[in-house]
Amino acid sequence: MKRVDLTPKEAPRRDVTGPRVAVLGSGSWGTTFGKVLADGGADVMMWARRAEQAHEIREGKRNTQYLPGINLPRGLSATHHLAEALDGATQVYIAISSQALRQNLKAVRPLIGTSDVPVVSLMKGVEKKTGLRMSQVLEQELHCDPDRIAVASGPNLALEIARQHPTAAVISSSSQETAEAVARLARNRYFRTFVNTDVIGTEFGGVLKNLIAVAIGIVDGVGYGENTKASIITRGLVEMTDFAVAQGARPETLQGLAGLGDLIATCQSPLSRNNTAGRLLGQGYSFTEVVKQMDQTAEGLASVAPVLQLAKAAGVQMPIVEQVKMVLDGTMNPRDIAPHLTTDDDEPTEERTQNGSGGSGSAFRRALQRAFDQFRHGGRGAAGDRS
Ligand SMILES: NC(=O)c1ccc[n+]([C@@H]2O[C@H](COP(=O)([O-])OP(=O)(O)OC[C@H]3O[C@@H](n4cnc5c(N)ncnc54)[C@H](O)[C@@H]3O)[C@@H](O)[C@H]2O)c1
Ligand SMILES: O=P(O)(O)OC[C@H](O)CO
Repeated sequence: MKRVDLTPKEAPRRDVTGPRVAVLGSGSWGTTFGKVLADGGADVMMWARRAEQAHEIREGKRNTQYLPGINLPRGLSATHHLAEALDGATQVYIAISSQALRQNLKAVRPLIGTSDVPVVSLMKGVEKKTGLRMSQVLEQELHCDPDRIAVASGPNLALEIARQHPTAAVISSSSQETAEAVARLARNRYFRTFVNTDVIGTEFGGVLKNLIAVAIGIVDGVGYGENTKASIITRGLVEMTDFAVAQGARPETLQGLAGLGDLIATCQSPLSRNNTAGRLLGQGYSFTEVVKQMDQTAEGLASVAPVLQLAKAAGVQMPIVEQVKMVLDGTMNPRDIAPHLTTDDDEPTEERTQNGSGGSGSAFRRALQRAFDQFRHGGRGAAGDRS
């Protein structure tokens, strides 16, 4: 990437010899991921929106607002100048709230131009006004080949990773080469990355588990116990799989780290912001009050409506996510949340645990149709993801 002259410059870090990478966004996940990369040997330059935050990371090796008690490595520095962050970067990672991505990319685009460096989304939301996944927003705004884009996902609660608890994640790109190049840098002794080429499944896994985690939080807030939560997690995974497969994902991706793995972590942990937001709703706070109380990003709150719109268009039923929306809208008492919507005249229904096994399997039929279409079009799906 083109080098730019900027002042003031920080002193060269002579002891860091690894490849230069940029991480845009210095919240809890951006900073943690920067630490992961630096601990793996990379020379990391973070971009922070606020000058004082960049200063604290650069000079104090701390980010007290987002990662209290965590010492950041020497190989990680920060600036609040976007051009300086991107200067010389061989890979670019982005971790800002999903609804702010598009507007920020407008400033990024002229700085990275036509370079072919991989751009990696660390985000787990969909854009509210378009329903697009973050990799799709990247593709649109950076006008770049999807093979250059990767996404990272998995059971990745930032604070645990910042504390160096052993963790696994998936790096996904339509290009195996890009996924591997990113996975090689984004790993260290406590953070292990696997790769796949199912971008749709990997991204939607991260988006959808947030919605189920809000439901679990509601259950916790109301005071229901483990049976309710286990029922919602299990049925939630079926909903996630139905939805993702209907959008073009491979069902097995939802059984992996980016699906089931992340669902377990997010639903179990009080560290999860989505879980926390749900708990407040379950305790009787309104949506507006919850938003006021949250000082970090809970992506699930903004993703509910666009996900339900996509589900409706694809003919997929998502009863748990529907109930989350009703609680958010204030049209359902949190105490009425249940593993599925029931009515008095409901007939007993077969338990369908795998996408396409049992039931009418409309999502499965669409997946087969897509596989057939991909075969006819030489292995590439309509959205450009290779399976
Ligand atoms: N924290 C985690 O454990 C975790 C783990 C995996 C993925 N993620 C995902 O990473 C993304 C970022 O989450 P986070 O945890 O870092 O959130 P956070 O709330 O800790 O930080 C959000 C970051 O986005 C920036 N931001 C917000 N609005 C902005 C705007 N308009 N312009 C520029 N920057 C803006 C903030 O300054 C901050 O740096 C989310 O999509 C989240 O789902 C988070
Ligand atoms: O804190 P949450 O709810 O955004 O979840 C964080 C991560 O996505 C967990 O993998």
